[in-house]
Amino acid sequence: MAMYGVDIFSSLAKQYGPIYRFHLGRQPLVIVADAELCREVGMRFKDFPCRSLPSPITGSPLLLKGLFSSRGPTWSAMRNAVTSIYQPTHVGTHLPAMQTCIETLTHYISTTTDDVVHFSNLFLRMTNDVIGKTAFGVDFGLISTTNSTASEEDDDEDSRFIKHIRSTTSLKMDLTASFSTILGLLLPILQEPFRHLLRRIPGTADHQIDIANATLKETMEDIVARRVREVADEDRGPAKKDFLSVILNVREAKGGKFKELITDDHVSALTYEHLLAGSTATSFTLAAVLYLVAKHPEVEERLQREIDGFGPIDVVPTPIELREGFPYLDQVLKESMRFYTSSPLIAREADHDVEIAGYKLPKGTWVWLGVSVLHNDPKNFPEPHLFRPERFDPDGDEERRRNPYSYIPFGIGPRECIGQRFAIQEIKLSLVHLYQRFIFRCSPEMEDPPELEYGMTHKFKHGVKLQVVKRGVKVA
Ligand code: HEM
Repeated sequence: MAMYGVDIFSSLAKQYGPIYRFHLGRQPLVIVADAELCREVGMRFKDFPCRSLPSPITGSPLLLKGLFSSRGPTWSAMRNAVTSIYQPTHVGTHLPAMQTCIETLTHYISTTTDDVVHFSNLFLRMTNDVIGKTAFGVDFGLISTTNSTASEEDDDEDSRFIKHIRSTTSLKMDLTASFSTILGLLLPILQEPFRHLLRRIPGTADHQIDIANATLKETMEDIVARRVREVADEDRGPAKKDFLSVILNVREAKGGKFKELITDDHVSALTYEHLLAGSTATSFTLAAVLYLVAKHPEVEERLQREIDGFGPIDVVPTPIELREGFPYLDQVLKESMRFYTSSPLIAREADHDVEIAGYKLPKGTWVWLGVSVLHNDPKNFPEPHLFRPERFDPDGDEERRRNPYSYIPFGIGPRECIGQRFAIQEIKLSLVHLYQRFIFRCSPEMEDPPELEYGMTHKFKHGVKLQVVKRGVKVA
């Protein structure tokens, strides 16, 4: 797999062992590449280093990270409130909205005249639509307005929205990133003055991000304003329980204690960041599964047998059936997230002086967990370069022998992903629906293996482009 950021960490890990310390400018940084050490850091550290990533809405560090941070007075209230809406019982209530979006996507695939379907693009639209409906009560309609698989180049409102998501997640850790972002990593004090200067200079990444931010800020502000009005109206009726309502309720709760801390700008920024968190990794994972299964006929055959055995194609699985009724699909999904890990690096920051593996880390040290290094460690995943879903068979030796902390696609500890149940439900629902109706083949346009690009998360540099073959309608 071509993973340049991760390759560097893998070779550092090989050379220096499971813990490697150095300085990035004046910033102490430690890279950890061992399951037990990752568990220790993940469980003990609550903070993220977030200085270098400006929020598109406020220009300040990403707020989701900041607001959930143990240093902010709102941490427990905010994260606990948001976590409550992603519990299994509540996640199940989102299934109909997810189903509507996957049906719209299926309609598009069935009727398109294009020979090749750009699935990375389509899934990004679909996952944004799902978050819009379930977290903000808004229908972005990104899937229903898709008119071409090549729409990346279109400049309509919708694709600008999608382009923004793409450009934000492409804040690269190389020299093509916005200069002020790179500077923020090395000399945080100079970041803001430079950003102010660069955003006025056409052609710079800072300038382009600035233009896109203006449109996006407006969209997010509209969503928040509408929801604020609806939440006020709900005083007279049953309260909605979606992400935005929960945030607004925390702000209003307890005699308005949080009102000054959580400004409208903060809410808009949180809204946008939630959109990013909920859409990019999910769409990347969906595209990864389609590609990997298309490349492995024996996996495709077994998966289709399991899905066909579920029943007639017009019966939508319930949340419980999705959780318990597709054991092989579970294995395929886990192996796909190991093979193509969406977040190959998880970042933490020491909020006090700590000792890890005998090393004293001063307060403020950044600690990066090398997740992809763990996921490719032959000790826990023999022949890691092979796509082999059976390695996750709960009755298999490999699964039983494995260190449980060697596989952490959703992170670990008090800051692990809050949306993992939601994501797994959405992904499994989509895959059952798609494999009931289609098989997928790699198009000649697609490189093999696909090139990965590492920004805030992994993405397929040129997208996953597949040919779609309709299956005969089966009567079970
Ligand atoms: C396959 C899909 C997904 C993957 C692989 C994924 C992965 C991750 C990872 C690795 C983290 C960082 C965890 C850590 O630092 O330990 C994270 C954080 C987060 N994820 Fe996800 N995620 C996915 C889907 C979602 C969805 C659908 C949502 C929302 C509906 C979501 C919301 C969040 C939020 C809000 C955070 C920040 C938590 C915090 O700062 O405390 N994610 N995710």
